[in-house]
Amino acid sequence: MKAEEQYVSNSLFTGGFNSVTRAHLMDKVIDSAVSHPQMAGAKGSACAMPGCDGRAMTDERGNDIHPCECRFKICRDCYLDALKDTGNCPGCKEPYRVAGDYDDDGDFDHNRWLFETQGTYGYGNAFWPKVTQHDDGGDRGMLGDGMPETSDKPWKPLTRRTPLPAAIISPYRLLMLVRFVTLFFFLAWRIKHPNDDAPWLWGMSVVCEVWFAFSWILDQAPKLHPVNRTTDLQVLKEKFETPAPANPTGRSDLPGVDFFVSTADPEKEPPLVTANTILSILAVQYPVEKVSCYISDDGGALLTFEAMAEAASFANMWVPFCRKHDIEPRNPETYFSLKGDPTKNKRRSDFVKDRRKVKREYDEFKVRINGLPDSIRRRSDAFNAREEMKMLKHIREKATWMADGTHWPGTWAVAATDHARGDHAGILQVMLKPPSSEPLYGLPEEEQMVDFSDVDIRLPMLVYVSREKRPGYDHNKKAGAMNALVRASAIMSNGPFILNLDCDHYVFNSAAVRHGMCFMMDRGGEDVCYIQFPQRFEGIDPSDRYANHNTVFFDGNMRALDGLQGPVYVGTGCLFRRFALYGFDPPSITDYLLPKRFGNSAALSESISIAEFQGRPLADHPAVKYGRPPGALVVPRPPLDPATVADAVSVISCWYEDKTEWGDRVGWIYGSVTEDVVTGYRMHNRGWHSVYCITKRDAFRGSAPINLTDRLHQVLRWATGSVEIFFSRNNALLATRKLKFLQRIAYLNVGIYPFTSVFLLTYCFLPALSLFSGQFIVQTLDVIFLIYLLIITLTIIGLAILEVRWSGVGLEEWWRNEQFWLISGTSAHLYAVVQGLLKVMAGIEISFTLTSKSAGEDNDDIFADLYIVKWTSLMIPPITIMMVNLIAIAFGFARTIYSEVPQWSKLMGGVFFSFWVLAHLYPFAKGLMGRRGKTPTIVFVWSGLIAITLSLLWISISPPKPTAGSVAGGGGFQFP
Ligand SMILES: O=c1ccn([C@@H]2O[C@H](COP(=O)(O)OP(=O)(O)O[C@H]3O[C@H](CO)[C@@H](O)[C@H](O)[C@H]3O)[C@@H](O)[C@H]2O)c(=O)[nH]1
Ligand SMILES: [Mn+2]
Repeated sequence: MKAEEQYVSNSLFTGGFNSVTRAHLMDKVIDSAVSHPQMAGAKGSACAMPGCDGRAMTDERGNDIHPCECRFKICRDCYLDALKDTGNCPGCKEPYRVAGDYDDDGDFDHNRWLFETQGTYGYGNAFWPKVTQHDDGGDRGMLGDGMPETSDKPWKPLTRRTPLPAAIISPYRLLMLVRFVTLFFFLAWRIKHPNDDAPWLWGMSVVCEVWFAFSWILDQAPKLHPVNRTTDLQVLKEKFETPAPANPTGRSDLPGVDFFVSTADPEKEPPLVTANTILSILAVQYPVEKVSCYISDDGGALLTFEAMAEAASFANMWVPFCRKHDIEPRNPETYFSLKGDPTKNKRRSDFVKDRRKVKREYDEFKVRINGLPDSIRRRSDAFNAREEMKMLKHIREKATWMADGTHWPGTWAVAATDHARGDHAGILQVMLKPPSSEPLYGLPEEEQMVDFSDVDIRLPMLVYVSREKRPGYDHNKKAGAMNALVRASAIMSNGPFILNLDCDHYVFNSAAVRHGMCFMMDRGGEDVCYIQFPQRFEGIDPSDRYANHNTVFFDGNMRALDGLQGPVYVGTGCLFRRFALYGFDPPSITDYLLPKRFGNSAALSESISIAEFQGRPLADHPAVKYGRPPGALVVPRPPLDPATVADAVSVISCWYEDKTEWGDRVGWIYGSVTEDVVTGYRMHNRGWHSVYCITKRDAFRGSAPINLTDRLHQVLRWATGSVEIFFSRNNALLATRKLKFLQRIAYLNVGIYPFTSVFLLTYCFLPALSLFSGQFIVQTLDVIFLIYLLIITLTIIGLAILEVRWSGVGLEEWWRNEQFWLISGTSAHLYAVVQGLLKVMAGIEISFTLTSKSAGEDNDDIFADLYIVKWTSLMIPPITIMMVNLIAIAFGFARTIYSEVPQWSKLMGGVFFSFWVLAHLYPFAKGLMGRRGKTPTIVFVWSGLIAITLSLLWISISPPKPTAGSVAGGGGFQFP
């Protein structure tokens, strides 16, 4: 078994559509030397073959592995040669037992392997307690026999849910009601009082106002029940990691967690960023043997592959260092660039020394990562030249070569058939093999750079996955990538929980998963499909010009949804219950193992019930209907064998999903570029609940686009995704009865909000149209109208202030959000509606424009990106709005000055209205001006001030003349 495990971690597995599953044994993965016993290519003790100076294969403690029963020490190369030559062990000359089955170049008979190894797919045993009928006749579900009596100690909850103080929530609800009623009367008044002089203006405005009122209700209604939640990590420890009768050793009884990271393009998503994310995951505070990390590379890039291997190698030092000194955050890039005193709260005397060494190693690691593109290029050029020489002819295909001198099975720098972005085999490499179940301590300082003699140096399993891609197949973007990982991980580690992160979102709070697990393992946890953590961002300019922080959404809307059926899934920083991802309903005795179509992998099907069982909360309270007994998850996992890995390769092939329900009912849902919202929606629609988990220290942090162009494209993608959802069967109007009413409204709002852009654009042109025509949206001023306006304004202010109280979002952030809403609402959202309509009516597909991630280089000016202006047609509508309104103001002035009867009230109204629009577009204008944009900024501000001053001057020097005949309706005071 040891030799097999070694074989697994030293092999690159490939396979797919028109290629058989192969295991390619690699003697080295990257050029730099690696030493961690869990890592591929790590150094062991000397090979016993005469004339060989290689290192024998070793296990995680550095002990020799003997592939033959005669215990002959042999290195990988000689072993491989022996297999190829005779198949006999060079020591005893007897045939190797298992050897021939995973011959390097032969076809891999994984079906036979699957048949022979009765895999258990995950930790612990699938122990199914009997259903017990209780005296009261009531069905207490899966509560097994032999449950420890807990009556001696009071039962402690893992989480608490606290409603908001009545002093805040009651007036908040009251104001909602007041505004709702007022809006109703206001609109009634508007409809009953048309402007007969300009019915077109009046009509346009009333239609827009009706829509705005409607969209306000959709946005406001789900905010009736916001809640707060807290977790208790101490209780989690007590329940799962403390010796007890059911768990005498006190070994962790927590369920396994599989981390998924997605990356798609090493150009736009710097490998250093991704590597840092991986490092932050490998160092999480969770039982090492229960954590597995999968990286999905949709680019199929050798660069990403090698960067990940480098990260695995550096983890060797980084992870034990984090454990030894309680480092936070466990993303080295962020950690080493933290301002402030690093020694704060650090008590160990060797901290400063260790930190200095690790920092040095990190810098070298960075240099290696930065040098990777060059080194791959140079290596490939050299090998290609050699090949050309050998062939004595010009070879057209330029291969990209791996460190061990073989072809990279993924994308080549110069794309070729079978080696292009959308055309390559599935690739899977176990970069760090599964750790041993017992702690493994490091070496003292004399033998290792840093003293880790009292630190557990084990690392979680790390797997690189690049799913197969072929022309003619729809790969379904990120959702497709995630589903490939769901299947591969089901076979390899089967963590009952899955945490997914985008490559640029890293673990900021190393205890985050433990917080999430509190909800999953608590009473009621069996109905929870996922725990969403808020998205928090770094590297955003202090004024957050383009509302990247999105706090109104993350601290307002999401917290409010938490009080209903749960927050929407936002694509990253989310802990899923694997069983819920499989498209099942929340557990109930009768219908949870309905046949579903998962594809033809037996290993995958078998793993499902195990994941379900292991994901259950602890049955230590009568209210836990579907629990599992304590101590069920303390059994170590079986080692990973080549058959299992080969199986995993087969489920990442591009045809695997044919005639299955993947993407339809199972896994991440296809058909929208915002796969996240639909995926969450489907679960809520089945009756699952989700939970919003805001931790005091941010759980995860990511990067957001800070230049205007990238931001607009991001918003465009989100809005397009929403329109796609609106026109699909996932429209919330078609939801099942299991979706709660207010939750349904929230989802309806998600699908509908881009349509507001049509009305918003219209409304933004109204002030200019008024100024040009001299007509207004109302005809005569009416006290009732003014009262309505006043009430609406006051309720807006009141609601805002109360919302600030319960969400913690500052008022200036509100204003920022409002501004950005006008910018995106008149550009990206509008284009999204058009794109969505084109897709529905003409079948034009929508592409996924990846957001470029900043490499976090420490430039002089960290916000340099902010000033990059790349032209995009998205900028046309807001620019037009600005120009037209500015011109209209000037036009209005001229008109007023030269008219016989100056209508200053109309002018003032028009100017006021225009400035309301322009103030919202101000950050946009600033963004367009770039770094040296001070002058236009000043022009913008001053032209506004001058316009106001002039109009005030005009008013003071020319009092209104009698307007006999000039005012329609006779004598009424004109109000714009
Ligand atoms: O074909 C693809 C396209 C994208 N991705 C990954 O998807 C993630 C999100 O892409 P990004 O360009 O960063 O999008 P954002 O707008 O920043 O992401 C938000 O919006 C997306 C939906 O549009 C969600 O998937 C994300 O989780 C959410 O953070 C990244 O890790 C990509 O590597 C893939 O794996 N394969
Ligand atoms: Mn992103």
